[in-house]
Order: sequence, then C-alpha cells, then structure tokens
Amino acid sequence: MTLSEPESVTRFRRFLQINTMHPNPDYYACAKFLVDQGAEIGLVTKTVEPVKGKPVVILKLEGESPSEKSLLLSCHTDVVPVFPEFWTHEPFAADRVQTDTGDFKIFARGSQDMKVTGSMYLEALRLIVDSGKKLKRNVYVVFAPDEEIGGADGVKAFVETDDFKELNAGFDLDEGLPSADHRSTVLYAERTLSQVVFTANGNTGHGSQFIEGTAIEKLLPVINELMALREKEKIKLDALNDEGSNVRSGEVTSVNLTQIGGGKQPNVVPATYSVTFDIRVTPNIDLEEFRSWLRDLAAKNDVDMQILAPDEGRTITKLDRSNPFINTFLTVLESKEIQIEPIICPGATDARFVRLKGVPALGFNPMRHQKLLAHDHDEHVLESEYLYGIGIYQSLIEELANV
Ligand SMILES: CSCC[C@H](NC=O)C(=O)O
Ligand SMILES: [Zn+2]
Ligand SMILES: [Zn+2]
Repeated sequence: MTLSEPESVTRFRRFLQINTMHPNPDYYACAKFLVDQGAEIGLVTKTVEPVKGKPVVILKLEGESPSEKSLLLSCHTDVVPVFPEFWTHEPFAADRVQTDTGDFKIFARGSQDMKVTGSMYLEALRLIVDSGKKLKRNVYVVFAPDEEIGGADGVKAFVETDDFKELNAGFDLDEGLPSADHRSTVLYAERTLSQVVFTANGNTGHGSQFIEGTAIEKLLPVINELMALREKEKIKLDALNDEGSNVRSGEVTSVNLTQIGGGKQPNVVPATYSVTFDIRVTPNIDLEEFRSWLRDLAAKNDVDMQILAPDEGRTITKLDRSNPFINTFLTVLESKEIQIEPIICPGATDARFVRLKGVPALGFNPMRHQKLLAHDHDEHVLESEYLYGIGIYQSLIEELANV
C-alpha cells in the first residue's frame, strides 16, 4: 500500500484478491470477506444457501419504516476465467498502477465485472452509516454466485426462497456497463439468451465414397441460414451504432456458432454431428415467432433441435416516471448532470430473474471514460472513477431509500 491509497481502495483491492474464478470459485472466502465488511460497517449480515456450496450474502441497512418496500442493490461475486499469458498483471493481485495523469489503474479479473459495483455499494453505505443519517426504507445488498454461468444456482434459485420474499424489494439496482464517454448507460431490458444445439443423424460409410444423406449435409443449410441471419443483423447494427461504439447491440439479434462436435476418425463419414449456436434475441422481435422459425428450420432439414434454457423469457423494466423509484433514480442522475443512454443489455444478467418476480430492475454503472474490459485481458478500472461512483451511489441510496 502506498501512503496515498484511500482505505476504500484498499478494501476494494482485498475483494479483488479473492479468487472467485470459474470453474473453482472460492465462494466461502468471498462470503466471509463480505460478512466481515458488513459487520464492520454496521449492517445486519446473513448468509443463505439456496443451493449447497453457493452462498448468497445479504447485508441490511435497516430503515425507520422497515415494512415499506425495500431498495435492493445486486452484485454477483463470481468472475470469468483468464488467459494469464495475455495479462501484464497477475489477475488476482489487484495491482495499483499510477498513470501519466496521476490517476491510478487497478488491474484484476472482476475489477469491472463486477466487484467494483459491489465495492461502491459498500463504501456508499459506510459513508451513510458514518454520517448518522437514518433512511426510511430498508436497503439490502445481495451478493450472489454463478451469474457468469447462467445463475441457475445463484439468483435464479434465490428468488424462489422465502429469504428473497422477506426482502420485500420494491426496486433493484443491478449490473450495468461502464461508459466509454461522459454518458451513462441504463440497462432497462435484456436480450433473451437462446443457445441452441442442432443435431443431425445421417448415413455413414467409407470416407472415400460419395455417401448421400449425411449428418453434415443436413446441418449445412441450417448453418448457412443462421450465418445469413447473422450478416443481416450485423448490417442493421452497423447502421444503428455511433462510430466505434457497440452500445446499441441489444437492438438486434446476435448469432454465433460456438461449438461443433462429431466425427470419429478422418476416413469414417460421421453418423451424427452437432452444432451449437449462441443466439441473443432482441426484445424488439417476437420471441415465440423466432423460436418457431428455428424449429421450422430444423424440421425442414431433418435436424433435431434443443434449446438449452427453454424457460428464458423477455424481461423489460419500462423507464416509467410514474414509478416513484424510477422517477427518483432519474431525478438523482439529472441533479448530478449525468446524461443517460437507456439501452438493452447485450448479455444476460441476474436482473432478469428479479424482474420476473415483478421487481423493477435497472442495470447501472456510474463509471465513465472507461474502455469496456469485462471478460477481457488486463481488465482494470480507473481509481478516480471508482471514487466518483461511490458518491453517486451514496446519493442514489439516500434518495431511493427515502422515496
Ligand atoms: C449461460 S450464461 C449467461 C450469462 C452471461 N452473463 C454475463 O456475461 C451471458 O453470457 O450473458
Ligand atoms: Zn457481470
Ligand atoms: Zn460477465
């Protein structure tokens, strides 16, 4: 620690130093750290395990009217794997490096996605508690596992428990994206995760022959049609986007061929073959119509189709000012002269499970002037933006808890 390092930065770096990387996240070390933080701040702490080995940490700042709907602040604790050979810093050292302008960069897996947000919540709550101010509503911070692998054992399981019901949440601030410029994105909806496996069976035989009706022959038209859709959607996106920015990608459907499998040896025509596509369906189109287009595509080519998460749906929180929480959220940002850009989240976050329980949820991240490095090499944040963000959350929490 250098002499000038703020304590809030030291605590953030300690959070980053806990290795919660898939496939072997140290969730218990992480839960202990968060519970200790909560206790030190003066919050009520509780750890629950909707699924064994997958702790969810709940920290509560009790309000003066605890029966009113509460404010929920959500953060996932897991982080995605790294390719360490491409990093210039050890991914869990949380190195703090001075820049030419006198700012600092903090390097770690999870520094953007999304331990920085959890740390900003905690530091904002610390300032509120230390100020002695009392708020009206309960404020909860929920730290949950497994977001990066689909959330089935994380928030998806947690929202089905009585512990979630007891939060009596009225509004959720959830995962957002740091912005590349001075504007801040607000994620009010998500694309629907639609990962699909197509499997074909066909005739086999010697690799020197012209075998007809092979598995691969059946899959090729499926692949070609999906790649054509990909091209079409990419052209749409290029027309929508500001130069160099990708923030509008939620307005179109993305398609990627991510896995292919089959074949036993080079001279045997495979009897079975499969291809997997990661498709993210924009809420701008009808999901059921899209799914039936996929089913028809499979059927007309004699290919089986399996949707990996068939119960994923559309989730949208309208930026409707008649909802007092949403109105207050927008009013606070206006008072700070933060220009917002409402967007559809390109990926899937835990907010979708919260929305499905009828709780409005917005994805937000106050950090600006920051290249998006989630899941990338050398993920880092600017210390000045972290410190700035703490102040933004302090105001948001105070105002939203007093709605
Ligand atoms: C099946 S994993 C889904 C969740 C994941 N979330 C963040 O990257 C995503 O790919 O969008
Ligand atoms: Zn994330
Ligand atoms: Zn992520």
